[in-house]
Amino acid sequence: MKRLFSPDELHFAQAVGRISASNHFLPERVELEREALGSAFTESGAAWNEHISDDNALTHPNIVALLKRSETLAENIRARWPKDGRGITREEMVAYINVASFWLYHAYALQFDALIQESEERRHAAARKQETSRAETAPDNKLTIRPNFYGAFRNTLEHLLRLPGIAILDEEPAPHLFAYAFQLRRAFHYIHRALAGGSRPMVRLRAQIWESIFTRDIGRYRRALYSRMHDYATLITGPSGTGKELVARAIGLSRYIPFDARRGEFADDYTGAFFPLNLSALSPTLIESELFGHRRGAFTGALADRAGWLEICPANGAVFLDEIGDVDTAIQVKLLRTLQSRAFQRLGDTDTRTFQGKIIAATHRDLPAEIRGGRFREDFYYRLCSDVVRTPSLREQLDDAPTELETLAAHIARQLLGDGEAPAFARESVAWIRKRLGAAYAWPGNFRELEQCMRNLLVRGEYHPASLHASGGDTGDWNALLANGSLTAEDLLRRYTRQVHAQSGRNIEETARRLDVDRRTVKARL
Ligand SMILES: Nc1ncnc2c1ncn2[C@@H]1O[C@H](COP(=O)(O)OP(=O)(O)OP(=O)(O)O)[C@@H](O)[C@H]1O
Repeated sequence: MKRLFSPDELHFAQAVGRISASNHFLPERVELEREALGSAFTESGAAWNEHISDDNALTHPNIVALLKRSETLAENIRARWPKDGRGITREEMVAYINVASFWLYHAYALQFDALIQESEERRHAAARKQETSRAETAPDNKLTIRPNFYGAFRNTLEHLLRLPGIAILDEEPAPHLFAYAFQLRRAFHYIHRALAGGSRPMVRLRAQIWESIFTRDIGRYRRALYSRMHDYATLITGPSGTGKELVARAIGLSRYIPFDARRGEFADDYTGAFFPLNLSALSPTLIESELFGHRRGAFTGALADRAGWLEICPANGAVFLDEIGDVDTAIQVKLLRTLQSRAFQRLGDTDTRTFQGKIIAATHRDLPAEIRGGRFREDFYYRLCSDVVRTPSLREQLDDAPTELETLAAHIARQLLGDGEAPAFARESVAWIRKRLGAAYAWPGNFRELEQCMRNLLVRGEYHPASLHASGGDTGDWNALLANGSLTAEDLLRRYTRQVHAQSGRNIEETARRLDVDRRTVKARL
């Protein structure tokens, strides 16, 4: 019998399948594109940077070429498809499904992008309006789509995949594939847009984020794991100012959200389903109240019943516990229980409630060392660390690729000044940094410090780092720093607090006592 695919076509379709199954943020992805396109592949730039440095990856020549070939091939195979569906091998069937879904996904990508944009705009508008306190129950937070969007998607899907012998639409119905396509698009958007930098450590970070969302095996994820990922807490570690919150957002905003075809809406507007809480900025009672909620009268100031984030967060949402390494062990115990049984109570209440979402936690602390020092519970750590993502320091990035300074400065300059003025200011800033701080400067405050440095340069034309030595940390020569008058009063207080903290066995209470301030002030200065 005549085969459905020519050898060349089969090779192309299988390579496209490998592209879809790959981690899109790893260099291998580009190698797979090369394999699929052969001589039609366009070389441009560093392999691992190609897609992520492109403002709109959909117009990249390799993607355009892949899409054109996929569309033509899918239509040709469809035309050749036997009426009774007999005689097609499993290999051919899988190859056809791969090439057809690759084309389908990209054909609707721009409409999904528009939906992301709309949702973002709605969130900003709502945030402006609602600067006040939050609602007591989850707000009606659905994401409705334009009526003909899903219909058109489903029709194309049916046209391509409802063929004799193919059962994928029975196993994975159209609303699920629609929800999955939207999730893919969001993951691209938030991983690609939010995080600047193309050094190998940053490439690894993006690939790790992708894996946190879709796991190592995206096919298995799409078939089975998509509805179970809330059981996997994610722990983000890395030095201060390295974008841990951006990573948490990318993971939290890229969760799978079921689509209800009858109502034409997603179960949640994902932008309203991410709940960040900075644990180092709040007292233990406030942390508990924010997380678990409280009953009226549970503590002074609890004037009315209130739901906490764990209660409000929907199944497809995420609660982000920033600075988890700073939280009291009593709260660690409560959180551990919530993670294990998903049950918790509001403060002062006996009713048991259920947490349905995902926990993402972050810390700049070395948690194993905190465990050894008795400040962090081991059982809690093991519950948190099923998925660990590490953000690289700015120094690590610059050591890998010194020209990253230009890339990151350009990113910050665009944020500070818009496109027009940005290139010139980025060049000025890089020149100033190289001359005055030196290429080996440690950047102890990481990306945040680079941002700060450029803001200072923009306003004052100069920047005085808090630590004027290349090694970072607090080992600098106090006398020299004091003598040349380069520390601000705030720098001085912070450095002194850190010194006393180190001398007090890193005990916050003891530091507060010696400095005669309260523990929150100590935490803030640390
Ligand atoms: N790779 C990056 N690309 C773009 N912006 C970044 C990047 N890394 C950090 N930033 C920016 O740096 C600042 C600090 O980032 P963020 O608050 O996420 O850091 P963090 O690691 O959570 O710090 P901390 O441990 O102090 O909470 C933010 O303004 C963030 O937007």
